[in-house]
Amino acid sequence: MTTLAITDGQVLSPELTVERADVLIDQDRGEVLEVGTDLTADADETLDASDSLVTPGFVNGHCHVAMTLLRGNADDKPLDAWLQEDIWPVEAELTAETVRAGTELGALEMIKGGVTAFADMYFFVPTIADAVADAGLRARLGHGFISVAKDDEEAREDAREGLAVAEEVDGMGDGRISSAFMPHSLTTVDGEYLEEFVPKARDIGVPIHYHANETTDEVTPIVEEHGVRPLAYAAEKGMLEPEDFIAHGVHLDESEIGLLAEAGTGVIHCPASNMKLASGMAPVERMREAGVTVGIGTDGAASNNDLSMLDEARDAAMIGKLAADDASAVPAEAVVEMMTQGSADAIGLESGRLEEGAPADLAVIDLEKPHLTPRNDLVSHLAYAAAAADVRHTICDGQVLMRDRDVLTLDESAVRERAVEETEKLLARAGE
Ligand SMILES: CSC[C@H]1O[C@@H](n2cnc3c(O)ncnc32)[C@H](O)[C@@H]1O
Ligand SMILES: [Zn+2]
Repeated sequence: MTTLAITDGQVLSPELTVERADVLIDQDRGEVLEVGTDLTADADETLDASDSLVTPGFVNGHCHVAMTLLRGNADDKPLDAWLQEDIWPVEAELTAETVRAGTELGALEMIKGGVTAFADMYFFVPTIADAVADAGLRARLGHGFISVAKDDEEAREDAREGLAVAEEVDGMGDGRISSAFMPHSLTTVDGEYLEEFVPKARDIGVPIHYHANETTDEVTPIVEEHGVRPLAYAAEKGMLEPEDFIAHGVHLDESEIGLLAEAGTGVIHCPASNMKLASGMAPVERMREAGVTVGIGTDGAASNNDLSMLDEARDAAMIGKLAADDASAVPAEAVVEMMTQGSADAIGLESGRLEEGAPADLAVIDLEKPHLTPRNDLVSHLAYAAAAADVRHTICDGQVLMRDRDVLTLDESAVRERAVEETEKLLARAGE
């Protein structure tokens, strides 16, 4: 057994209290052995966390990681126009090389921001899985499939790819990679394909993840065509199980919040994307009051425009208060819970808690910063004041991915260079 002690930090417990402690991890098993005092004597190696806050690694519950290459390419439009006029024409020109470059760039950004796990829906998923495995992150990955604007055979082929990919990547990266079946949304995949392929996903034992109730344009057609709210429709199609999780959940009525709570289906709240695309304000306080598992995600970097979970936490608190018209809604404790345990629970990972037996997924945040001074309340600082650039070390599955801001699993300048080259090639292919 090889052990690492993260020493002298202020450690955030699952109950969101903070105490001075060391964290001893088993690097071979990727597990936390103990949180306590004076654990350095038992360790093969140490990592300094003095003047730092040691937290569970952040869990980005919904992302399209390779979209980092499209950051700043198309801004300031609502969802439908943004996808149809700008994003989808460029995505039609993606190759495995483009997606690898975008994934490495996104992985680099997430490691630098203390993210240790994420859920991702995109194309060329085996390539994403390879890149994630090499970067050392944990992820739940799936192929986003769409049936609209395709003939029946093309749609079926896309759905079959979704299933095949879910089987192929599951367990990669020494078990850090898991998968899901990912229909893009309830309006971009026709009901007949959901009816046929969701049971097949159950047969292979993977959860279902999809965009739902993101804009009113995704609600109205379902109500008009099927006479029920989108999540009642999703339940009819067998897509509201405890292991499933939806992205967004902005336009939910009370009956749908009740369905989510009853089913145990998680919701990944994406506040920055919802604000940027003017999609609306998710009822986060109401969902939490009803007992819905709520996590936080960045969505893709083209609608955010970064992959910082610390930015996202602050956004979630701010918009949560506005949505509830109540300054006490979505307090600091709630967002810290959502960006760690909430996201992990929603996407079906054991991460998100720093305690004995938990996966050794950690972020260490440097507190010696003007904007984190004085240290009145470290949970408040995490929710409202800390930034990605404050993260000192990132550890996933017991492996140190970043030490003193030096990312060890990726060559930062090479990744940035390849991202620029691949973006130029992509945009040229797309005629931009
Ligand atoms: C079919 S793979 C995933 C697909 O989703 C697109 N996408 C990015 N952001 C959003 C969003 O906020 N709502 C819906 N779809 C989104 C992405 O560009 C891919 O095409
Ligand atoms: Zn999305």
